[in-house]
Amino acid sequence: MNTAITKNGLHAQAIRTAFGKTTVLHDVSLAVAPGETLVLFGPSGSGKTVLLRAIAGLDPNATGHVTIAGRDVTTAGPEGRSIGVAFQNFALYPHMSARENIASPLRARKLPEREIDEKVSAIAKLLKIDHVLAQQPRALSNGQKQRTALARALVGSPKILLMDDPLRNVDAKLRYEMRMELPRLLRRANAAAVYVTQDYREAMALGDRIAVLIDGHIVQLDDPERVYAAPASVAVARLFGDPPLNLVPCRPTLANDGLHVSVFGLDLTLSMAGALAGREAMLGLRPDSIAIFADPQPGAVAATIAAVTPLHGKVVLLLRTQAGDEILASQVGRAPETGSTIWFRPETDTALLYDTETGLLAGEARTATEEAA
Ligand SMILES: Nc1ncnc2c1ncn2[C@@H]1O[C@H](COP(=O)(O)OP(=O)(O)OP(=O)(O)O)[C@@H](O)[C@H]1O
Repeated sequence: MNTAITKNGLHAQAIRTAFGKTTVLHDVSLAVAPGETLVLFGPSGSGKTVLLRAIAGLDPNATGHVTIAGRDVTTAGPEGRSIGVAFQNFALYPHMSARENIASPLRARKLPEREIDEKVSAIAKLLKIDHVLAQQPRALSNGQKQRTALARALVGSPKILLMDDPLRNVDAKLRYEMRMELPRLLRRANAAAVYVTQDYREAMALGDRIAVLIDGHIVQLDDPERVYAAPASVAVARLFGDPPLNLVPCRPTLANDGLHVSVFGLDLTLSMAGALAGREAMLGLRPDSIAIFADPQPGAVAATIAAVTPLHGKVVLLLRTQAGDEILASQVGRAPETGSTIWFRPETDTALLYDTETGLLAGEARTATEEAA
């Protein structure tokens, strides 16, 4: 265990929550260092909010241990935990002005009036809401509400910051702006931050590390690039990436030059260990590693373009082979026409291999850089 985390950060250990007979969190543990943002990523209903509530001390049902800055707060109430929280529905006090909303955690600590004023003004200026401080929440735009909620979470310089999908209810432009501004704000706050989102791009933009929560289990805990390049299971692969990873059923065989798979009528050599030889497997191919050609090429398969969708400056093509197999490919540039014939070739230098029985990642291609290292 990283000693900086144990001494100064957040340490949640074996958190378990059940509602009636249904266990929602299964002994989840995580540790976050001061100044670090851990993104908690997972599908709807996977237990993200339940975990934040347990850490915040808001859930009497939860068992396990929570340590904050070296202090065991397991039996402390929410107010005794030095935690700032911001939720997706803003949760502002409707009868108070934005200024009073932001000031509320400082008032609870009975700080002198002048200090409260100074701190509220400073954080409001930073979040560009100093001109709306006199207004009540109903007179604020969603973006201003969201900044007010963030200001309230940050104003008391909490050691721990919990943010439950705070950008879910704001428009695309503001979400984009905040995605760029938040890392600076979070670094400045120097809190151990847990940030919940269902959006993998947001997770990649904000997380120093990402914990993927599925059905109440953390199934992967890695830095963002690693989660993207090598999702730990088929379930993670399906959630992480847009368009998602292609998963092609295959049965690898081992030869002298490596592992071979036969897919789309092609014999592909994979530069990876032979753990899955002879077993049912799924070959993971990123859509951007499918090369597309307008004319027949050696080692390429003919396919019809079944559908075309523009996405983030790229075009995503759904390709269908004569045998009826489908694969997604993405490319930059002009989209070929739906119904036309093209040729595609899977590039295997970033290929992944999953065990069909367990759904777990069992092999990844050794890239040129790794081989050189
Ligand atoms: N008070 C409660 N009583 C009973 N079940 C609950 C309660 N709170 C949450 N649950 C259940 O726990 C599971 C996890 O809920 P949670 O709100 O943590 O999901 P989530 O991952 O935050 O989802 P979302 O991304 O949609 O907010 C869900 O199945 C939910 O129905």
